[in-house]
Amino acid sequence: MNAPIRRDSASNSDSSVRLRLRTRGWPLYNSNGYRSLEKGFELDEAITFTFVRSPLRIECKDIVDQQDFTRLHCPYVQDLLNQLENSIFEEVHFFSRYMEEMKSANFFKRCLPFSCTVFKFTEKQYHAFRSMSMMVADVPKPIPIRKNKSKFNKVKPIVDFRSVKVQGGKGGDGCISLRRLCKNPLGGPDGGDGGNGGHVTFKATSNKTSLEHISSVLKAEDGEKGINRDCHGKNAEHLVVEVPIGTMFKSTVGEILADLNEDGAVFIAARGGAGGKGNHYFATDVNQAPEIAEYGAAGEELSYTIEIRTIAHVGLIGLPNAGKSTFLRAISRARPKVAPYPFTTLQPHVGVVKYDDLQQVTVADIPGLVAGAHRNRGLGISFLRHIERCLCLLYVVDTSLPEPWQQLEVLRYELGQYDKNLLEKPSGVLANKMDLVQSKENLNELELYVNNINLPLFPVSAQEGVGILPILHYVRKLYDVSCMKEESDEKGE
Ligand SMILES: Nc1nc2c(ncn2[C@@H]2O[C@H](COP(=O)(O)OP(=O)(O)OP(=O)(O)O)[C@@H](O)[C@H]2O)c(=O)[nH]1
Ligand SMILES: [Mg+2]
Repeated sequence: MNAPIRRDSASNSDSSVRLRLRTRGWPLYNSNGYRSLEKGFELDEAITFTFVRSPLRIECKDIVDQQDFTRLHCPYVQDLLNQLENSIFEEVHFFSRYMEEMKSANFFKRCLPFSCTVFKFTEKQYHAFRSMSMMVADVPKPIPIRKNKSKFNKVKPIVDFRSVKVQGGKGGDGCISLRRLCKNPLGGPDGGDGGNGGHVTFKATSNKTSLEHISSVLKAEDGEKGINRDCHGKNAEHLVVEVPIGTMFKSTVGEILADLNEDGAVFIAARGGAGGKGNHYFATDVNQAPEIAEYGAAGEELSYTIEIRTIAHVGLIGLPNAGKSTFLRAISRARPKVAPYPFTTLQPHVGVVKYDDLQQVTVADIPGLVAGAHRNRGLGISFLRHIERCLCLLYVVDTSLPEPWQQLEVLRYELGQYDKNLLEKPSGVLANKMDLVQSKENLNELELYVNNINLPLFPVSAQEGVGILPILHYVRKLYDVSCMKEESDEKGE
């Protein structure tokens, strides 16, 4: 038997994991080492292999017969996560000869935000594992935020709803003019036509993300008047207002009139009036010098409500004070206000999480909901409307409060009462404030409830920035799933 890998006297820290990671091309996680993972777990020759697995699954039974293993399901190990900071994974497999001791050391009670399978293996199998390495697929990793947050005092919430009045430009008036030249005193009518008024148009563009730049009254320019010598007035330029892709225009009665769902799509919201004809237009055989001309027509005047269909890919929902804003600050450069009183956030804030495949996922901090929100308690309806416009949802629960599952129950009840489809959106649960002592006691009962409703649970401390990486990985998964769903919906149409 080969000598087991021994603890390095220099690296006697509890959380040491030897992990060789080849980053170019397909990363190869070849981790063979040992570690003592929890204080008190100090066994000689303790050999623990840690295999990190990314979404491309390679069944372990390909390597060693699975029947030989003892399987345990444990929810969380924070220490390991800290060590593997820059890796993204779905499952961690621990291979140890000393499973019983690890169990008794309470090691598996530590939180891991993904399912974790533990295998016990024999002395003989140990050799097979020693030389084993696992091929895993490259998964997009979130790029850590390096740039400091802006020092600019004003924090901008996202504006996703606007009521606007739009008015097309008035057409220019036609001109009444009779040509009089010294050698031709009855030169006939030469009044030019007025120019057309401009339209008010909205154009979808990827450069915009909110409606904050849209004022409540939008008026296009008027056409110029016609003048003598048959000079026509100039047509006014159209007013083009850029809006984010996915902007919907509704009439005052709530009917959807337009949905700009692709880059460059245009909606003419109010047409400009046509220019009036000058008097030359009215000359006839019997009336060679008409002294009449047209006024320019007035432009259309209409009112719309404008809404963004999707304000963010992921929405953070929770009761007031659950820590939604703190979490958004932890994962992005957004700076929503954080304070220990309810309803600190009254308008949604959006942060951007960037991944190393250049994909950006937006996360919205939605104002807190309270029981009765679907009956507009605590401005609930307007907050629920924001939730409608997120592709997937993350429920944020304050785990330090007694019976934290009740928070989840209230949130899901309110969502269901407002719109049943909201409950169908891909979701996850964040058990926040895990740094507090009470939270550790409450986590188990929350976990039971969350398992019953088939949602993944992520223990996290938004304030300390612990447990963030697995959530960002999950957020990316939710994003990919919802994009695929959208694509298939479009094809179905
Ligand atoms: N100990 C601890 N405190 C936290 C954590 N996350 C948030 N808090 C605190 O909880 C309080 C509320 O946090 P916010 O982020 O403002 O909560 P919110 O959900 O945005 O609240 P509203 O905007 O009012 O809906 C603040 O005092 C935070 O410091 C955490 O992980 N641990
Ligand atoms: Mg807030």
